[in-house]
Amino acid sequence: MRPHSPTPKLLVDLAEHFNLALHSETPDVLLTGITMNSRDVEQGDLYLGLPGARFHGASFAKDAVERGAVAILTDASGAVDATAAGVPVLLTPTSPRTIAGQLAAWIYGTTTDCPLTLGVTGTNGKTSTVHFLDGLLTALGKKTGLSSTAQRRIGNDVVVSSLTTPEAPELHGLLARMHEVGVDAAILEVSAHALTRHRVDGVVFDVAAFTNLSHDHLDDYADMDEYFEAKLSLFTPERSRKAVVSLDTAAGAAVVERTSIDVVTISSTPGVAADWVVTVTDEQPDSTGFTLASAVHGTVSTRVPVIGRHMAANGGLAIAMLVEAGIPLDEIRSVLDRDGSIVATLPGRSVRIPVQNGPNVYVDSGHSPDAFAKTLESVRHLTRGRVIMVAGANGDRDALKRPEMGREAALGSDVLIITDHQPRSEDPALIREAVLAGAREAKPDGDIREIAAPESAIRAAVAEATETDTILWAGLAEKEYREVGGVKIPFSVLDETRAALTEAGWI
Ligand SMILES: CC(=O)N[C@H]1[C@@H](OP(=O)(O)OP(=O)(O)OC[C@H]2O[C@@H](n3ccc(=O)[nH]c3=O)[C@H](O)[C@@H]2O)O[C@H](CO)[C@@H](O)[C@@H]1O[C@H](C)C(=O)N[C@@H](C)C(=O)N[C@H](CCC(=O)O)C(=O)O
Ligand SMILES: Nc1ncnc2c1ncn2[C@@H]1O[C@H](COP(=O)(O)OP(=O)(O)OP(=O)(O)O)[C@@H](O)[C@H]1O
Repeated sequence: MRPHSPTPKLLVDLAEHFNLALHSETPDVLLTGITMNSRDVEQGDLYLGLPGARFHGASFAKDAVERGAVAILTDASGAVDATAAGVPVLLTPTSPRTIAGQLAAWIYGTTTDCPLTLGVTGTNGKTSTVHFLDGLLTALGKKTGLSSTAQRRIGNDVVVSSLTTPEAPELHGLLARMHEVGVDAAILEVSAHALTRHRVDGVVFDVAAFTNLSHDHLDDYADMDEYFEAKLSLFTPERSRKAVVSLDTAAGAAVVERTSIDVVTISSTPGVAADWVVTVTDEQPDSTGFTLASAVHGTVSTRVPVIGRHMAANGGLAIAMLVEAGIPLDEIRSVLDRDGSIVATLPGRSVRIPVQNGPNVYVDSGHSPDAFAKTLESVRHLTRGRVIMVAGANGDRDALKRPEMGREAALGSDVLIITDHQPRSEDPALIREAVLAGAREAKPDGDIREIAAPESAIRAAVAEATETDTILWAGLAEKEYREVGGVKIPFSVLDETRAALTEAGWI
């Protein structure tokens, strides 16, 4: 997803603009694209060879040239490999990653030619909020482009995402393509990793939003303060013009205190005052009603097509962002009144599996302690009988959150089954042990079970359930595989749960 008719740029101009040393005997080389992944090179690209944890990208320079790269930019440690590739070489004294965003913006022209750009960061709620934004803008008749954990999409063109936020060259290519096809608004999910690793450099968001901050990613950040600082960097004048900040977690107030850009606040927490206030009006098994009120802009009453106060908070945030972007609330209200709800499909977020005369069944992608707590709270509000939860944790990611996930899962459910998700390179038994330890410590007398095979775990939950119970599967919800010992095993929670319900006669 990059421009089909890019305006070629002269390599010498790029070298001069960025004050880079150019080693070339053919200064009239033209650039039409940029990438830092040799596998994505297209004819006319500048290939960035940068040092990573596993490789130095310059070691793929020859491969990149064979695929069409016309110049290489690298650092001193990549110079030999880059020179050997036989095309002009640009050298930078720092890691090419730190200038990749600016280079990509210059090559693709996205500094000036860019749609309205909306960005969402926070521990949880990013994907949901960007999909709500997409639904709202589409209902308003706007053409959208989207980049989320689940997908990159321009109009009807969709590709599955690997990273939540793409690397800067890919991101600017995406924005340039959006501009080329007349997209009105680009809606981007911004991970903390993206901010730390310069992936959104060169993008200035018209409106950026902060959802919340809770325990996650402490494998990448030393502590919560460092993780917060990463998120905070979105709310600087270089990155964003305006912000909508949720006060639902304490970090929101800290963002407001520290940011120097224009900011308005939003809250869905009863008793917490804010510029925008979300109040839940009713909770149904497949939707949540809420009002969103602002002293300046007025009030709107609508629904999100999914369960929970946290999802109403995401829906309210999406509406507030659009108003702050300049779309009158009256215009938004009229499409919401027409449709009766924000119309959006959230991939793997609290997906309800329809069951006739049986338990409520949800499959949710939550994989952090707060996501567990919030989803369990909503499920509890809708359940007359027991809450039966099937949960697990992933390997090669923040190990510290596992006992906390176990704790929240145990406290919020009546029957808890701990199973395997994606152990990746880790021993799955040790992951289960950590989650179980937190669960059993929080609820020593709780009904807490360990069933390693996820296929068996979901069947045990279904066997346990009666008509008045709710089954909640948390984690992996949008995946089509589980990564075990470096191998991707086909696995779909949705399919497996439907199969278990069918076998039990519920479907
Ligand atoms: C920790 C991290 O973010 N690492 C990312 C980083 O890896 P790295 O710098 O170590 O790079 P490397 O793999 O050593 O490769 C070095 C260079 O060689 C290039 N290369 C490598 C192989 C090859 O055949 N050809 C080639 O050109 C690579 O593109 C790269 O430019 O750059 C790579 C290239 O873009 C990414 O694939 C890799 O993401 C890894 C897979 C990852 O898991 N990242 C996660 C932690 C992440 O970013 N997650 C966030 C948040 C998710 C959430 O919301 O929870 C996200 O935004 O996705
Ligand atoms: N506002 C919120 N507060 C707390 N938890 C939330 C909120 N919104 C969603 N969640 C929970 O987090 C899970 C992930 O939601 P979503 O995908 O929208 O967040 P995300 O920030 O994109 O997370 P990730 O990129 O890690 O998947 C949901 O399935 C739900 O369990």
